[in-house]
Amino acid sequence: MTAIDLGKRYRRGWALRGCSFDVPAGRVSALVGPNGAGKSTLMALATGLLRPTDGEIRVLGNRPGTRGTHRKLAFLAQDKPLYRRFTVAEMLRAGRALNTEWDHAYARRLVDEADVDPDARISTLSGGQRTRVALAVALGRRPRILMLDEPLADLDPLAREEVMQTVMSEVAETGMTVMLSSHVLADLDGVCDHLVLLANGRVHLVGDVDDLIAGHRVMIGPRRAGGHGLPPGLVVQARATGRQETVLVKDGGWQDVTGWELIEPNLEELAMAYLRSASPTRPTRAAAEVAAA
Ligand SMILES: Nc1ncnc2c1ncn2[C@@H]1O[C@H](COP(=O)(O)OP(=O)(O)OP(=O)(O)O)[C@@H](O)[C@H]1O
Repeated sequence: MTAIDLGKRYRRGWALRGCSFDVPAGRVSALVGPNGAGKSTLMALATGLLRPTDGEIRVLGNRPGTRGTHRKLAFLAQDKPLYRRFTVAEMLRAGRALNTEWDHAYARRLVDEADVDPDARISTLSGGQRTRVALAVALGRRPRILMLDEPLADLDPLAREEVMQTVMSEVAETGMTVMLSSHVLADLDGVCDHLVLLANGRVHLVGDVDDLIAGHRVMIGPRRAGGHGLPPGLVVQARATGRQETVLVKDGGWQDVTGWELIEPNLEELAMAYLRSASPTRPTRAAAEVAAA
């Protein structure tokens, strides 16, 4: 998936603007951003449900929307659209009727593994069970790209793990590309190998997680009267808690510093620092602690 200077404007203003990024084939990409950042809008553009106002997006080499959703792309929207009056078995049969390429045995196996009764009506399922059925319908198409908008939101911790295992084994088996949005950064760590971080409708960080981690360090040291002394262009975010200061540094900015402990950030720490720096006015617990000290 490639976006070039992509923008989408609604009546109230721009939801996305000047977004350029690549998600190479076979990656599991985390789409991260605060509420209203433009994640669902980006997914709707990628699936062809919306048209760009500016720039373009290409999925599997095509412009989405010119000939409907790409048949090799499956999208699981936040509201998990399913026919509420259908039973689970009827829903899977609808999947078979509506898709030229459909792996019925696989979809059925995913429903069985989720312990969902095939004779139960969709309207009677719990939110988590509905997610599992919607995922079976999405994966039954054996897509080359799977887009998941907040797929884990209504799942208990065990079900979250099971859903991610299902997705990851499909990735390992078929090389499918995945983009998934989530507000729970801890769920993405160790699962996603690529990151697209949106804030205020713009891309603030993008790339392979390993490269992003290698390009940043968390510096931890005692809070100093004169601050950390690094050029602002190298500092993503600095936070003081009590007597300690934590600074996320990029572009090798840590190389000449002394007296600081240096550690590699994980995906969650990296994303949090960029999200905080993109919303500097939003109060954080750390800021509140500093204010109270
Ligand atoms: N159909 C619409 N008409 C007008 N404005 C919209 C529409 N859909 C989204 N927006 C606006 O576009 C911006 C981005 O919304 P979007 O739903 O893409 O964000 P999001 O990152 O998915 O948010 P969340 O995490 O809360 O789901 C928001 O300011 C939102 O109010």
